[in-house]
Formats: sequence, structure tokens, C-alpha cells
Amino acid sequence: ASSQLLQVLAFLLRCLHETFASGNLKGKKLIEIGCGPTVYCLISASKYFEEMVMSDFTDCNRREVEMWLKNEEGCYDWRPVIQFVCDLEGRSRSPEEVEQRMKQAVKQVLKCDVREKNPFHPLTMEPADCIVSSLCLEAACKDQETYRRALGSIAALIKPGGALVLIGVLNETFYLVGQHRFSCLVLSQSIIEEILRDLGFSIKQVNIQLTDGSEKEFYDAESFFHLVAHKTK
Ligand SMILES: C[S@@+](CC[C@H](N)C(=O)[O-])C[C@H]1O[C@@H](n2cnc3c(N)ncnc32)[C@H](O)[C@@H]1O
Repeated sequence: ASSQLLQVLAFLLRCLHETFASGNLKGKKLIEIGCGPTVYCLISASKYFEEMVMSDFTDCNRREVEMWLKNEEGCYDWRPVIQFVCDLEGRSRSPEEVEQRMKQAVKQVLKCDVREKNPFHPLTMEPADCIVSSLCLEAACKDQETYRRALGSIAALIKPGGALVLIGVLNETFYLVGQHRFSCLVLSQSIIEEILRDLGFSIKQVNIQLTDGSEKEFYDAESFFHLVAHKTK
């Protein structure tokens, strides 16, 4: 990964650590929406939730996560990232312990499509205490109306009083993954906050990391954000 993306990852891991270590977000079940091939969002959370469900639209991303869960040969090595989070936690848990805890807590890796009213159709999901979604909605939704509806579908999967941890990019039009160019929905912080308030969320925290423009050939986000909101109704 590029140096700026490593900085962004460190920023996000710190935000996630602070969010969960605060002790305000815990419960039985957490769902991650649009995990991609990654598990970094669940490292801190794994201490506070009994069961976690991961999900993504593409088969290959879910397969990558499954490989890691089952310790299959050639799976991605998340240990350096887990180690980083263990250091943030003051080494109260060892990386081995955390990895084992994560693998035990993730009960399912499901297909989801945030553009559907029920993203897990044909399954019916019990609402969760917490939903985490990172860099997914702006990639999945072609316009603001689709984004608004997708957040509405996600909100319906959260229990009243539950929490949404949303990570995303502001004012990004595209990003590259290897040679592939993906388009991205341009969003502002105020639009996202307005949509969340309309959906009955109370916004508890927003953290922003500005980019320096040095990697504009690879992605043109103005900033990355981490947001915590509680569902009040
Ligand atoms: C930029 S990646 C982010 C992946 C990961 N969460 C991360 O932070 O690196 C966007 C993800 O959204 C997923 N995605 C795209 N369209 C989707 C949809 N309609 N429903 C759910 N996920 C979708 C992609 O498969 C991809 O894994």
C-alpha cells in the first residue's frame, strides 16, 4: 500500500479503537457491510461483541475473508495490522489471542447488496446492536438517492438504541485498485449528516483525515471520515 493509505489505515484503526474502547458500543451482534477482502474493521470490535457477521457483494472478496477465517494456505496475513491495534490497546491482548477471538466471533460471511431494500435477501436478519461499514456505500451507490436508500436499508438492520459506525470518503470521484478504475459517489459531510438525521440517527462523533493530494493518480478523495451515530428510533 502507498504511504498515504497506510496513514489512513492507521487513522481508521485509531478511530475504531477509541470508539470501541470507550465501552459505549457493545452487545451481542455486530454486522459489517461491504467488508471487501479485509478484516481490519473488526479487530477492536471483537472484544465487545459476541457474534459478528461479515458481508460483501462480490464472491471473490467473501472468499478471501473465508480463506483467512479458515487459515487456508495463501490467505492474507493480517498480523501486522492486528499487532498495531494490540499496541493501541496497551498490549492487554496478544495478537494471537485477538486473531483467535475474531475467527471465533465471525459466525457468517454473507452476500449482501446495499441497493436492495433487504440487503441480505432472501435471508431475514435479526437487527444488530451495531453495524460497521467502511468505504462501501459511496462505491456501491451511483447517485445520492441510491445512497440515501442504502443507508435506510442499513438503518433497518440496527436495533433501536444501536449504533452505526460509518467510514467513508468525501468528495471522491474515482479510485484505482491495481489497474482497475472504480467510480465513486461524490459526497459532503453535511449531506451524510442530513441523511442520517432524517433516518433518526443522532451523530455522536465525526473524525476527518484530510488527504494531501500526493496520490491523485490513484484516488482523488479530499478526506476520509469516521462517524459514529446512534439510532434513536
Ligand atoms: C472500496 S471497497 C471497501 C472494502 C473494505 N470495506 C475496505 O475498507 O477496504 C468497496 C466494497 O464495496 C463492495 N460493494 C460494491 N457494491 C456493493 C453492493 N451493492 N452491496 C454491498 N457491497 C458492495 C465491493 O465489493 C467492495 O468490497
